[in-house]
Amino acid sequence: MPELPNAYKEQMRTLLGEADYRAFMRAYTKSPVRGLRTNTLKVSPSELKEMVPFHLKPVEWCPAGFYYSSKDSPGKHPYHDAGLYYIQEPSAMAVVEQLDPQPGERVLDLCAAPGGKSTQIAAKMGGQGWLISNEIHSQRVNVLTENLERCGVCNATVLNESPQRLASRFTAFFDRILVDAPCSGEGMFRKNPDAVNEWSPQHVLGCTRRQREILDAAIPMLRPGGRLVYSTCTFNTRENEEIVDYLLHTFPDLTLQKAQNHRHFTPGIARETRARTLNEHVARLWPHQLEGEGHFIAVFKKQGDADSPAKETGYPKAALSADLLEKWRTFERDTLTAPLSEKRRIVFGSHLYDIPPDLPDLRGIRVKRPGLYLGEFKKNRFEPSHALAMALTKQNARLVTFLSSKRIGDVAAYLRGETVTAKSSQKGWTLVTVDGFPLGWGKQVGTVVKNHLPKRLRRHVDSY
Ligand SMILES: C[S@@+](CC[C@H](N)C(=O)[O-])C[C@H]1O[C@@H](n2cnc3c(N)ncnc32)[C@H](O)[C@@H]1O
Repeated sequence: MPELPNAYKEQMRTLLGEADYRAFMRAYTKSPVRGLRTNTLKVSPSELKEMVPFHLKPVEWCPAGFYYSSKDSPGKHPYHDAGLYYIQEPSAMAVVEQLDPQPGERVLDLCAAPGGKSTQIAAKMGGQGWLISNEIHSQRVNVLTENLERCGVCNATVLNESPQRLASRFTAFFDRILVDAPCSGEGMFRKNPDAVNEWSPQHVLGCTRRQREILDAAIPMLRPGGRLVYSTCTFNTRENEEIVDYLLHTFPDLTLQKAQNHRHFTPGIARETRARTLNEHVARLWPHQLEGEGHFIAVFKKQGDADSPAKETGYPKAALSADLLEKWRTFERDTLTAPLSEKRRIVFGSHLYDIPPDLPDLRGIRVKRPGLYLGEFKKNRFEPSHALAMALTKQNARLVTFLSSKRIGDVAAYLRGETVTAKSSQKGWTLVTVDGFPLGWGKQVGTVVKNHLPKRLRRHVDSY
């Protein structure tokens, strides 16, 4: 790790006091802990624990979370390609537990890439309701999309917008909003040493300005009675307690809620005496006090109680021509055991999507995915997407190619993009699975399964 800046060390010494500061600095001599979170859209935590060859230990504040050992390589295992878990820093898992999203709600994740928290929100929503995952950076939004698709999320819209433009479209619209803000990253120095080089007092000030701008846009999008969680991965009081204070003064209809399960965490450290309640309500996660990196979480409720606004129907209803509908139906009949549940199916160019029933008009907004990407119409046929494969289960497909994680050769061949061999002779799209969990599509002729794993996802596997 690079040398910590003196100004940073001084700041931490003042903040913590001498004894605590020494314990805090000792944490930098230890390796960061590692975590993965079960994707409960696909498997339960106890099932996952039985299945994987890793050394797992539960994360106290997240029922789906586990620590794994430095000897394990979960990123290399095909269960990662199959979206059975998301590799996530254990402290970061606490944030969505506080947001507590429910099936059927409208949830906005405003700063979402690479998708750790969005995939956690989606798992808690269980495919019901509507998640908007937004990421302002055009490169990072691609990683976000890939992660949502790998995890089989079927009820998310992915946007690539500024918070301000979203605010101009969605007023008092969301039941829950997460602002996992860009920050100075002090809490991640141990895990992400690059953040050390970026750090300076000026950078911290720049972050606070941006955090206020993001929150100014976020609050009007929350419905009365709705919940907003603000989180950072920094220790800096300017980006944490002072931002909470700013919000409470600027938006009188916001009240601060006590973080749930507070016993696992530590209170805030604002200095003013009037900040006592604030300190008792927010949660700090310190690397010298728990097994995880640094985080800060504040939970707000907007006063009042109103349902989110009536459903809008921004998109035209009959968006599929008879010809395209027939191609889709043919695919569905030939490939799936039963038609997919009737959502709203719309076409953008030659691409077919399932969109939430109340998706408002998003014209003028940069949309990366309006909903679940089903696939593309080609000349005389419909070609299913990887996202669709990942959102299905083995029960949904007429043809399934079963690969076993115990036979690394077969799985490695599929992940490298090679053909694999099926047990019996068939013809058509086949869902290629590892231990019954989808990895992607194959197209079978006889016993030969041609590989349809997208090129960008192909990789070499020598061990796991
Ligand atoms: C802490 S990261 C989010 C991590 C993510 N929630 C997760 O769990 O994987 C903050 C994100 O905010 C984005 N961001 C940067 N500037 C922003 C702005 N002005 N408005 C909204 N988001 C911004 C960054 O690109 C970054 O992806």
